[in-house]
Amino acid sequence: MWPGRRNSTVDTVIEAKQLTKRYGDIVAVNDLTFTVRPGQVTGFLGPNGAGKSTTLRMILGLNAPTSGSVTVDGVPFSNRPRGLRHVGALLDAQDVHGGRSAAAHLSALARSNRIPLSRVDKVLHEVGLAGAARRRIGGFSLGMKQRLGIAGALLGDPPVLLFDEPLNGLDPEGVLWVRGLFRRMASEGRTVFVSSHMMAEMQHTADQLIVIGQGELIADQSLVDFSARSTHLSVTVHTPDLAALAAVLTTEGASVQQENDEVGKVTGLSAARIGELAHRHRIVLHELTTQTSSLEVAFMQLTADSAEYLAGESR
Ligand SMILES: Nc1ncnc2c1ncn2[C@@H]1O[C@H](COP(=O)(O)OP(=O)(O)OP(=O)(O)O)[C@@H](O)[C@H]1O
Repeated sequence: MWPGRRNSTVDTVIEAKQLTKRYGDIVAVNDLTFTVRPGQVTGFLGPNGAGKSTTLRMILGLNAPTSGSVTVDGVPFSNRPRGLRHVGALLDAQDVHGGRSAAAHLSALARSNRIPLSRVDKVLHEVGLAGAARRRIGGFSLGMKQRLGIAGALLGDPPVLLFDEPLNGLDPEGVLWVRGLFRRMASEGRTVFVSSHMMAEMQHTADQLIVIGQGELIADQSLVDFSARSTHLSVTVHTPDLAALAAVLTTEGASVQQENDEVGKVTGLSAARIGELAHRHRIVLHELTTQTSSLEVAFMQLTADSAEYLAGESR
């Protein structure tokens, strides 16, 4: 393995502390404090204009913070010579020289970062572009450019990987491939940080979520905990004696919405508690199912107040 990085016992974390970026009157990122850890895929989620790209650019030292700081492994990234060995990033797949071939583009990156040229063929193969290595990038589809951008991020075999909306333009097979790649990179102990404005994309990709809205932190928790935060938790009950069960549950503080003669939707009590109460009152249950609203709904609820551009509004 080159360059033997995984022998290191140091955890490579990204650490933002009170990170703030203003553009004149616009506060793009406001007092963000978070840590991105190795060994898992961390989703960076927020509606359009939330400040994700600005944050990623500050991690990479491409934009200077107005105040606060962000470090990779304790050091501001701009202080690192030959940066691609430390952090691989895909910010904008379209931002490449169309006149070059894929191999020439990656070779130039390798030379400027003192990465062995043997890595070029390896990463082209890894992203499925070995057959297109000598073709001009100008003729590539968006999906192929995304793959090339990912190849560039992997080139230095870095412990930290950053991706800004990497699933854009990929077909379903490409999306599955990228998810598998992220999982593998995380399981090798790398720090994988992936931005998206779509919860549905992160639902099958991320272990941990950092959610922002209007530049501010809204949530920093595991995907499982984030989904449990959904306010729309309810329990469906199916019983031949719905009236009796509803009376018992209402006394305990729940509300029961009747769906038909035998089925009701209960909010305010857990399935376990409903089961205990039914047992105690000798009420037969045919079904007891916890319903969680989708993560997409949880995300929309949490970010509703902070969405800068709502559907139907023009930017
Ligand atoms: N160079 C700039 N000059 C002025 N304003 C900027 C600049 N870059 C970003 N902004 C503003 O900062 C805010 C955050 O933008 P940013 O691109 O970081 O959000 P984002 O979450 O990546 O959005 P998207 O999902 O649409 O890419 C927006 O209001 C944007 O208009």
